[in-house]
Amino acid sequence: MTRNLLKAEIHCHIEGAAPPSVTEKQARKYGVDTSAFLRDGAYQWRDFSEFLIAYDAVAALFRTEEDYALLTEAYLSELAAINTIYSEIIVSPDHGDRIGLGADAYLAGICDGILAAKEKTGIEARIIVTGERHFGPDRVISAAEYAARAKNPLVTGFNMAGEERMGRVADYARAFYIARDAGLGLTIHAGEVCGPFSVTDALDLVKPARIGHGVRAIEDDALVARLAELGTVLEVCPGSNIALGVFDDFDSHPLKRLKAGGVKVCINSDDPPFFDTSLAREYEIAAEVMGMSDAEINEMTRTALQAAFVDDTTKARLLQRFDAQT
Ligand SMILES: Nc1ncnc2[nH]cnc12
Ligand SMILES: [Zn+2]
Repeated sequence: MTRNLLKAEIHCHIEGAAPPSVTEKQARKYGVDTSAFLRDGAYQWRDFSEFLIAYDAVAALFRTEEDYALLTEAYLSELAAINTIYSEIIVSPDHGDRIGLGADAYLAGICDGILAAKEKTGIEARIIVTGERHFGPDRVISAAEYAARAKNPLVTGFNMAGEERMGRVADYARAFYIARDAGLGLTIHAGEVCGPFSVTDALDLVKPARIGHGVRAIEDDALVARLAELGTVLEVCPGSNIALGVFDDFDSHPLKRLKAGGVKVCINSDDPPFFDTSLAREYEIAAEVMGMSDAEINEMTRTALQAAFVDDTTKARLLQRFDAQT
């Protein structure tokens, strides 16, 4: 039973956290037919490509600063209610531009949601700006430039999500150099849909502190050893991996094997309602399905806090609070 454990999450896409009921409400508000991607209260997709299409369709229904403020506040409040003390949400200002809201208003709405949730629940949260790989290197570089010049104290990291099979990391590397120069923490989706080469590319070219997923590194023992040696943190999202067919079931999921191999891992929900999950469920799966002890789960939460893209004072405060209760 993980209900009472303190929790942290460092990998969740904000639009991917939109509950179907909220998306339906947004669709009614804007007069949009959702039948292609939302039926019977559930998001509809059959594979990774269709998932990305459904994701973008859902995202297109959040159109105002207030839409984003409410979505963010609701998600963070849900996390706080299950004893989550820290959250990083992945956002795409480029998406704000695409829907005509504008990147600044998009980000302002998300910041409002973070501040409102913090005031009501005490949850600490930060923002990771992401580039979407399937929109090409120029857009990813623009996202990094935007994150760098935003100088927003809540924006503390840079990521690249989207279609991992498009291009190679080298095509996008410049975006990460821009983000690193601006003092942002780096993480990148790799080793989710593509195999170990994708993780190797990320380590060689981006040198990120963290990798989103990275789970297919398990196919290469030397790469597992390299991740352990470097101390690179894998933001593992087991429910997402099973839903997307990266692994057949939780028994064959490599979370425990990566951890046993010395790799730093933590658990996350990615896009919870798309994958019929939640952060609470991911913790329960670790305990009840994968058989991990409270001590092992707490170790992963501590890893997430230690790897957080947050200032030293806040991190020390979070760790102190966490250690006092474990
Ligand atoms: N799991 C995932 N992989 C890549 N891009 C994403 N965008 C939202 N969720 C994603
Ligand atoms: Zn993700």
